[in-house]
Amino acid sequence: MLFAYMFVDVMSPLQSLIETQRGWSPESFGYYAGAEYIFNVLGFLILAGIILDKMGVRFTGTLSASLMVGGALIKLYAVSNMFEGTGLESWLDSWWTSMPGSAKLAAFGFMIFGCGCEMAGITVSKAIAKWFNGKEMALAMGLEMAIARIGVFAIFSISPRLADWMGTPTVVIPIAFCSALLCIGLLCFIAFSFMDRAYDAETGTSKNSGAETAEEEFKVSDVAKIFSSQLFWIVALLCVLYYSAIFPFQRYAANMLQCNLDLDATQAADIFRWFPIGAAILTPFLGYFLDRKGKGATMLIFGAVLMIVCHLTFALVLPSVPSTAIAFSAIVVLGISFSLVPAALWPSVPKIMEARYLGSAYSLIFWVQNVGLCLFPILIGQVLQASNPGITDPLKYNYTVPMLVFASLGVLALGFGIWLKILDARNHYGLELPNINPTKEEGIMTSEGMTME
Ligand SMILES: NCCCC[C@H](NC(=O)[C@@H](N)CCCCN)C(=O)O
Repeated sequence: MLFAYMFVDVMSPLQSLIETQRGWSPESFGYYAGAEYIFNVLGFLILAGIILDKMGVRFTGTLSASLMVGGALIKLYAVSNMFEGTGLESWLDSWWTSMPGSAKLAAFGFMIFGCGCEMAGITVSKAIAKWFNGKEMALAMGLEMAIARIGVFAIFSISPRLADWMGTPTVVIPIAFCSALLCIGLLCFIAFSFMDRAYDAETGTSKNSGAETAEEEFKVSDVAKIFSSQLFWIVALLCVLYYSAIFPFQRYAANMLQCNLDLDATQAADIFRWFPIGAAILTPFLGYFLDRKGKGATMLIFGAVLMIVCHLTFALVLPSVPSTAIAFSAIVVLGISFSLVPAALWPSVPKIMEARYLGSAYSLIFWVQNVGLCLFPILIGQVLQASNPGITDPLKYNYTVPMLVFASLGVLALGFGIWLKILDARNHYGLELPNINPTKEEGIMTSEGMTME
């Protein structure tokens, strides 16, 4: 996942370079960036969950890592000199002419990569739930997310340097570097598959269930069962609302800080980088806390409240009091929020969904989330434009209305968090309980016997 998250953002700091080198307009870059989610939103993620529950983590993990490598290689070819002057380029250039052929092919590669990346995300979650059932599951998930966040932080520093490495700046080297890392990731997953096989032999785990105790095998009709679950929709809507106010915000955050504080791009990035790093540092500790003390639903509520406070600060306080200290504090608090919610959300899913369809449950939550991640950057772009009529200088935007939209997403997420906590208190799903039972050697919180609403 480290290498996957690095690949996702390898082009983010190179937008101006690809524009000058390959003639991509900002609009083409936007289409390319959104392509990651297209196949997933069109239904691939639903299929991915079924494959995961039917075929198990070893097959699905290897398939997802291979898809990432395949997609990365297509993108590498698209931006390389080898693609220039080919018949494929001429054909791709001949339609939708505002989007260069290289951008179209790179976007296609990114779509394939995106399928692999999200499929890997659900596979890793199911594998962790299987390996750490009743043990330090939230800590393990927290560490996995922390490593991924460090990858995002690292690639923002590495990518521009790799691009300049050979003297003449080029996007090919950073993408080739990350593609090589993805090949190493594939090898790591193949190595994990052998370990997982040995683990199954040791524990007698069925390959598809992912849990020693699951008696029934996954059926495709389970997907309908998940969709008809009230609990699933509460979690999925909380997830899409929360993450839509985080990842799309990430795209605009540096510009928002620049506009409010009159900073250059580096100064704005220097403030913003504490967001992923803060989350990377805190998430494992909160996972550790969740394993031992519980309070998952409370953490979700608290995380949403912090996010609302931060976005309201960016919307209403920063424009009238343009203080770096306020901006920095809000970014740090948002980092705390981005630790609380992911640390509590993902380890809570195995508590409310049965192990045999856990892969599908994760994939359907990701699917709903991907719809939001695909649409909200576009919506925020439109809101920004509509609320700044006549503004042509990109450093003079007023971000109050877009930030209020993000804050309202937080309010809705908070509502779902409170609803989840009420249902948990009523129906005893165990969301507030620790994963590890201190009175037993093995933990108590398994998904066996958990019923859905
Ligand atoms: N084992 C993975 C847990 C989910 C982590 C979560 N990631 C997502 O929700 C992805 N579906 C979306 C990532 C989008 C990045 N471009 C996270 O908190 O990162």
